[in-house]
Amino acid sequence: MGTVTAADPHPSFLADKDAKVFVAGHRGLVGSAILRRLLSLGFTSVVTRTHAELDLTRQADVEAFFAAEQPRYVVLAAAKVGGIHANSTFPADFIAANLQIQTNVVDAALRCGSVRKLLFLGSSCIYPKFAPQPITEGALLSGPLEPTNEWYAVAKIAGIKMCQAYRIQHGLDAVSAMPTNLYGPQDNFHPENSHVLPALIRRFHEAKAWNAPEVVVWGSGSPLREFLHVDDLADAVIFLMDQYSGLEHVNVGSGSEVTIKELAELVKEVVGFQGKLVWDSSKPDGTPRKLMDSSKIQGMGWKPKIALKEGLVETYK
Ligand SMILES: NC(=O)C1=CN([C@@H]2O[C@H](COP(=O)(O)OP(=O)(O)OC[C@H]3O[C@@H](n4cnc5c(N)ncnc54)[C@H](OP(=O)(O)O)[C@@H]3O)[C@@H](O)[C@H]2O)C=CC1
Ligand SMILES: C[C@H]1O[C@H](OP(=O)(O)OP(=O)(O)OC[C@H]2O[C@@H](n3cnc4c(=O)[nH]c(N)nc43)[C@H](O)[C@@H]2O)[C@@H](O)[C@@H](O)C1=O
Repeated sequence: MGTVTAADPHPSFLADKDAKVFVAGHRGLVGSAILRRLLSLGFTSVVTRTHAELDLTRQADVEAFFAAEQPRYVVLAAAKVGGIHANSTFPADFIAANLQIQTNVVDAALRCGSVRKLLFLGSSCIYPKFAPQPITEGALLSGPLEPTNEWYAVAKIAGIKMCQAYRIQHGLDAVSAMPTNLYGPQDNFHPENSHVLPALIRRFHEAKAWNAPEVVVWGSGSPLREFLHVDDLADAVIFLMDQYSGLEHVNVGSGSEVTIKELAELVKEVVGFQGKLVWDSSKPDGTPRKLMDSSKIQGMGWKPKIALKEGLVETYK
């Protein structure tokens, strides 16, 4: 790590801390965690733009930005993101914005000529609804998708294929990481459009503050989900930027799963809400289970460090 040899004249990512790194989506859950990690590691030239400063769906603006900034590394953590309700309510926004953002960024990264490595972030929803568990990278495109988020999933699958195609045809070192469900600071706590964990933290917190007798939780409570703290994901992203250069995408999960009922009980305990849970069966369950097989990245030497309860307590604070 960090050495320069005749076969590979470039320093590794972690030995190149003065190089310009563009973190797209640096104010979001994932991008902010990656930014914190890069700065704590001593990276000196991290470039960021808010959505208002640079709309990544606009091709000409993205090309002009890359031509002017000439970044050496790119982490693509900007995307149109949301939970089960947002995904099923705004399918056009989810497919269009994500296809546009990733196509513009990957293509501009090639055209500007300065990019040595790019990492694209997908999601575990790329896998078939009934994929064998735990889900290996090889399960991609082996069956039908979960209908509540298929539009987003199709865009993310296209992102993986875009990175592969640009590697094969143009030699661009573009890699893809597929995280499981994430949580942590800077999450989106919108009451309807967020993911389950921030939604429940908010709902239990408000119910406690208002002395409400009950909290409504969506679906049946039986779906299983795997959660990873975003600081662990940020660690994995830096690890892959430094260590991985391959065609296939890489799963990043925690390896442990809970039912939504267990999760709701845990959030209730962490927040200190005393009332009862009521299940709203008119809301969709989504995929019944999506535990990732993360043995590929673990085999390379990365592993998660933050247990769910510990991460939840920190996030609630
Ligand atoms: N959250 C999760 O549970 C999971 C997330 N992921 C993946 O991680 C990545 C990041 O997700 P997450 O951090 O949760 O998302 P957030 O919604 O928290 O953040 C998204 C970021 O993208 C930026 N953005 C959105 N649209 C545009 C645009 N048109 N132009 C420029 N910037 C834009 C936003 O900018 P601004 O703040 O300026 O508005 C924001 O910083 C995504 O690719 C997602 O698929 C994968 C698995 C699970
Ligand atoms: C990361 C992944 O996230 C999304 O998939 P998801 O895992 O199904 O997302 P979710 O977090 O919204 O829900 C998880 C489970 O939890 C239940 N649930 C209970 N109560 C609330 C609740 O209050 N809000 C939400 N959102 N869900 C609730 C909900 O009914 C479901 O059974 C993708 O669309 C896509 O964005 C993606 O890639």
